Amino acid sequence: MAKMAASVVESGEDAFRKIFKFYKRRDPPPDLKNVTDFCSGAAGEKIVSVELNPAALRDEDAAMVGLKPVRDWRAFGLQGYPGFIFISNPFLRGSQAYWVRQCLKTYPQKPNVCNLDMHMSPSDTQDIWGRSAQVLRSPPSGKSQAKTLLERLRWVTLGFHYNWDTKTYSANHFTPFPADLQALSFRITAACGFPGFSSEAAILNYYRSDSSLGIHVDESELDHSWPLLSLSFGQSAVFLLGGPHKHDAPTAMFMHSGDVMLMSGQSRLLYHAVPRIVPAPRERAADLEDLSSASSPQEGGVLEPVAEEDWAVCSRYIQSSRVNVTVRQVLGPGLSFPETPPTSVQRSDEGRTVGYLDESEDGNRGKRKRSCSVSDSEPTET
Ligand SMILES: O=C(O)CCC(=O)C(=O)O
Ligand SMILES: [Fe+2]
Repeated sequence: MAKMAASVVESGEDAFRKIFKFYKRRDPPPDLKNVTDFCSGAAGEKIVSVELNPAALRDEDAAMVGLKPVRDWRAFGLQGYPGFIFISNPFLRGSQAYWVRQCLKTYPQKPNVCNLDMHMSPSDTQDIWGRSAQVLRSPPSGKSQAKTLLERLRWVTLGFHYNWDTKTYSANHFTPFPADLQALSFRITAACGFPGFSSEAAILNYYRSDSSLGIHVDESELDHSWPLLSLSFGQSAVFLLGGPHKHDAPTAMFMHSGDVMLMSGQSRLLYHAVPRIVPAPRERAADLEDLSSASSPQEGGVLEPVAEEDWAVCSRYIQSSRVNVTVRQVLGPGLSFPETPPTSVQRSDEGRTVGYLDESEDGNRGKRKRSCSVSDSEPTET
């Protein structure tokens, strides 16, 4: 990677874009040997271990949201990225299923907002799960079928709903943030040294095996002193973490199911992207599928058992998909949104065609510049 980055810089090209395209390439597929794997330690020259304070989160409180005791978490940093914290799957075996079910069945429900709302009527997007479950439960017929709504889902927003066109949040587009996800986020961030985190907005990204997310920085939140929390479920991703400038060469790393990442401090405003979804390693897939070892719901806990018929749908979906949740605190103490919100612009598509990139930068030439959402594969220059 370092060698490639150096040669790119020498040739005067944009290092991040070049590496993004390298990992996004379909034919031939890229060599992944330089992708840092926190789980196995592969390509781990920059990995450093991070000590978390086990007293920051009681074991019972961790278990209530499906997390192991903090002393059992494996937390890492990366040389050159102060404030970046990676926790290799801190979830109790069997408990990711609950969060996957929430991401697929519960969070896409109204009043939350999703990409399908941009061109479908509210009555048509009212019951995404119900209208998809039957099809996804039945074995593949072999014939090509129309995609279910769940398979067409690309993003959902929670809390203060991110406006992709104006790139802002506003006071008047808010719906209550899910209490269970707030509890999970509060506890993880507290364990990482950020007590008092308030989950005010989230973006859920739904990736199919050929989806990607363009190069961007998350700066729309008004207070950047709070971390950006990222949770991943399902198939794995190659995640690129760049620098404070758009063209800085990124470090490539895998994010597997259950992995948690915090971008805080000097890493809060770094450019990043997801060029590629890759199959989950066998042991991670097994962990995710192992509903039988789900711990019984705790007294006062937020986890509920996942019904087998629900899991049949989730399991089928997640076998070829990845869901990522980023949770954000938008406002800081004493902060409020500007008096006059920017005029809202209606989205007119599913957000399929663009990344956070300028049109000249992601191979989507001829497409309008839009703010970022997950996009499905289109021919890219190699
Ligand atoms: O999918 C990911 O890992 C990254 C998501 C992300 O960067 C975002 O939603 O802003
Ligand atoms: Fe992001």
